[in-house]
Amino acid sequence: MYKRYIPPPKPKVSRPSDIPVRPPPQVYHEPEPEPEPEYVEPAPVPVQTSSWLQPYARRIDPTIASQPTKIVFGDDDEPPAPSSQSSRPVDDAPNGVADEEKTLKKPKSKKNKKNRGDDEEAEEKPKKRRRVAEEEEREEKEEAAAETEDVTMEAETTTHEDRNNEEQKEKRKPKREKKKKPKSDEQEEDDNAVRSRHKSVFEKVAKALQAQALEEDGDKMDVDGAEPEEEEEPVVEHGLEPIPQPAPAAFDESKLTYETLPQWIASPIRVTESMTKSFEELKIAAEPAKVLQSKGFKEAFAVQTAVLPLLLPNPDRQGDVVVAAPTGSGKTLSYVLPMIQDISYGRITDLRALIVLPTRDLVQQVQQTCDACAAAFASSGGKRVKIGTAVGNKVFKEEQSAIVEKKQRYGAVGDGCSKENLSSWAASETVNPEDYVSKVDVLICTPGRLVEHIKQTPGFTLDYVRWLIVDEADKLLAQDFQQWLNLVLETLSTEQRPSRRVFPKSNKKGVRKVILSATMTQDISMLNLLKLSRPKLVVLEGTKAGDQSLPPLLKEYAIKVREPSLKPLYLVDLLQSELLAAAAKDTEVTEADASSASETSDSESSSDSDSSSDSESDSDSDSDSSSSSDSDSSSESKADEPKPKIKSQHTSKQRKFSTSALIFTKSNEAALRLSRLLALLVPSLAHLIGTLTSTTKTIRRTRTLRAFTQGKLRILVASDIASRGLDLPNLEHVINYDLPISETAYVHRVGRTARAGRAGAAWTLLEHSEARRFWRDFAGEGKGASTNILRSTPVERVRLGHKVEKVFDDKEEAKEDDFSEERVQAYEKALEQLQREATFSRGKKGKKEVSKKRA
Ligand SMILES: Nc1ncnc2c1ncn2[C@@H]1O[C@H](COP(=O)(O)OP(=O)(O)OP(=O)(O)O)[C@@H](O)[C@H]1O
Repeated sequence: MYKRYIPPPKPKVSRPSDIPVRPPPQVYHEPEPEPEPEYVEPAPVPVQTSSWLQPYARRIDPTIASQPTKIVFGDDDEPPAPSSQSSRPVDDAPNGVADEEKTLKKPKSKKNKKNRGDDEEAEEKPKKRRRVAEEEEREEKEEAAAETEDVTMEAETTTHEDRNNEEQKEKRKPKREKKKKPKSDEQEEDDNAVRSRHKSVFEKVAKALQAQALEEDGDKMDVDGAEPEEEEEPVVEHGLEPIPQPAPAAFDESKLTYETLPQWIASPIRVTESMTKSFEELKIAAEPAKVLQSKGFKEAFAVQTAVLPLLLPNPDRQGDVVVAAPTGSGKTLSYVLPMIQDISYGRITDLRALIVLPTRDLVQQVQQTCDACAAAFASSGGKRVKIGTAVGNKVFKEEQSAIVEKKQRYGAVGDGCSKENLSSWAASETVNPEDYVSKVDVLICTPGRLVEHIKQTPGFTLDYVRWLIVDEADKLLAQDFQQWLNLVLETLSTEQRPSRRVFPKSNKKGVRKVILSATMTQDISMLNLLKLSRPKLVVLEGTKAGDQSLPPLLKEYAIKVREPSLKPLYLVDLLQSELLAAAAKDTEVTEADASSASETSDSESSSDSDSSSDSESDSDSDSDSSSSSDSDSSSESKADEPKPKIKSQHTSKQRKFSTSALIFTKSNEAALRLSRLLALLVPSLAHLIGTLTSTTKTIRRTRTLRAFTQGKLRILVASDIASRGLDLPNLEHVINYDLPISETAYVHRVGRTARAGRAGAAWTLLEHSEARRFWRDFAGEGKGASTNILRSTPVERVRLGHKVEKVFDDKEEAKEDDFSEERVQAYEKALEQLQREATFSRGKKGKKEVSKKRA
């Protein structure tokens, strides 16, 4: 234990310590036999009166003061030096006492003068007297000036001043008296008077010092000049514990507020999951609502409940709508329903709505929803809204004629009416848009194809368009195919005939824009590109701008892959695991279904009518165009290549694989290879496996998706082409065989399951090098975790064995995988087979090209 010295609190610095107190003048008394004069016990003097005051204190020491003194005026007879310290008040006096010094020194010079003799003085002329008088006057003035120097000087100062004045007077008095009369009894009386005055001065000084001592609270000075006694300081005992430190400044963890965002983003309309209403309540006519119910849309989902009132005719001033809601929450119906209702009020067919989507598959999917709604409103006496698509899976001219036709003209002369049809418009040199009519009210398209029609299709006009829907908007805005947005907005901004865009039952003029995504961008500059008018943002309750919510009933699992070279075996184990099966509905697939599905997936003819101009806009970042030819050929080869015999393990109608899974890979090639490898590794599953890549021909993709929806296929191996928007209602599992490239991609991939209020599971196979990124960026766990993904339950770690088990720590997870030697050998054989097929395919393709060139 150490005793730590803690200094006493610093005494308050008071004026008297700064401002010198004039010591009493040097007065020497005649030795007197009388009893010693009374004196007042001086009060203890504070330390701050310090060194220059000490001599003064000594002077008021009764032992000194009472000593008989003698006033001697003469050079020879020097008065006894009071002490060596007696001169210190002058020498050591702090600044500002110069005047006082003069005052103190002056008596000495006067004394010298006096030593010259009274006779000499008497002979001096009256002039000299005047000079003396003037000098005295000047001295008095100086003293007065010194007095005014500090008006705040307290009583003791005043006391000193008084005393000095008196002393000065006294000094002068005897001088004058001496001049007038010689020393006598009177002088003694005077001396007594002086003594008594001194006594009173002492008293005053003592009182002043006492007052000062009280003021300075305990600091005492010995009247003998000894060091003041220090009070014993309190000793605080400390151990070796660290000296208390000030608390560190709190780190500002407050997140950026969105004050800088526009009001419509900062204060969105919030939707809760439970916020559902019947369609009638939302002012959808009873008849179409009934039809919708019959098609499975019993009531409006939460997002529809929020969005429909904003888009249906409304007495308020209506603006554009931006929707950021999770995957599978029903965004499509939220815009299709009001749009179709609005258009069904009209009679003439004009292009009234454009729906822009990133992929062909989505175009077809949205078309189905539009058709359902169109039928519903037609049934209630409205116009049958005509739906068209433009995706590039048809020959461009065919697509043109499906969208636009030339008006029928009836000639006044001749053989009745002469009908010009669209086949002739291409030939005409000058095109008058008024000569053409739209064959569709709604065009659902990919952006690339839309641009082609705007630029190349005569009579294709956006003059009547009142609805512009941009679904999967973040993707479409990020990848501005052929500057589609600029072109479309420019074309739409033509206000030559604004009456064409009048909404029959709405107070909204111009084009209404509806922008949707599950991962809506918060990039204001992107959103500004859309030139929105009085927009409103709809988001899920509890989320804020930038959040990406997962479906509430989605469960997520992560599986560690300790041996990446055997990763396909992990996938096989997962597909055959009990947990996967348990999560699935116990559906049966008949032998007949299986064989027809097998046909669909493997032996589609290559005579699909994909045109060379098939310019699909989806540009998966993962699609590997350089390798796609290989992949394609590998895929195509399946029809021709003698297939290795797949041992069928299913002997009855019961299939082993009773669930459904969508497996995502990082590229088209990876998807094709994995699909084939799975078939080789687990021949019993081969007929249930389909493949979906951006290089797969459109018709084949459509068939594959249909087969999957019908349950004929149970496993889809896909690139990210299938990650956005695809609605596969019976999909129970999503498997990330390869880690997605971004948070957003993860949200869209896993969002293919657990849709429309159903349950679903997402599995991610994690190689060692990927684990950190996954946990940090996607799962939001561990060091530096940062994710915008909002989920209802955290991601679970699981281990693959005969059954999938939950693991709670890494040690448990690190148990050896028991891939038997036999399995590993089978896997190697499958890889060899795959290699042979790829070589064969490349050879075949090469021959084809050569024969093409020759031809
Ligand atoms: N009111 C409803 N009642 C029943 N089912 C509905 C309703 N609305 C939508 N659905 C169904 O919910 C599923 C998901 O809808 P939709 O495809 O519109 O979701 P989404 O929000 O667009 O998803 P994503 O962001 O993935 O594109 C579809 O199968 C759709 O038929």
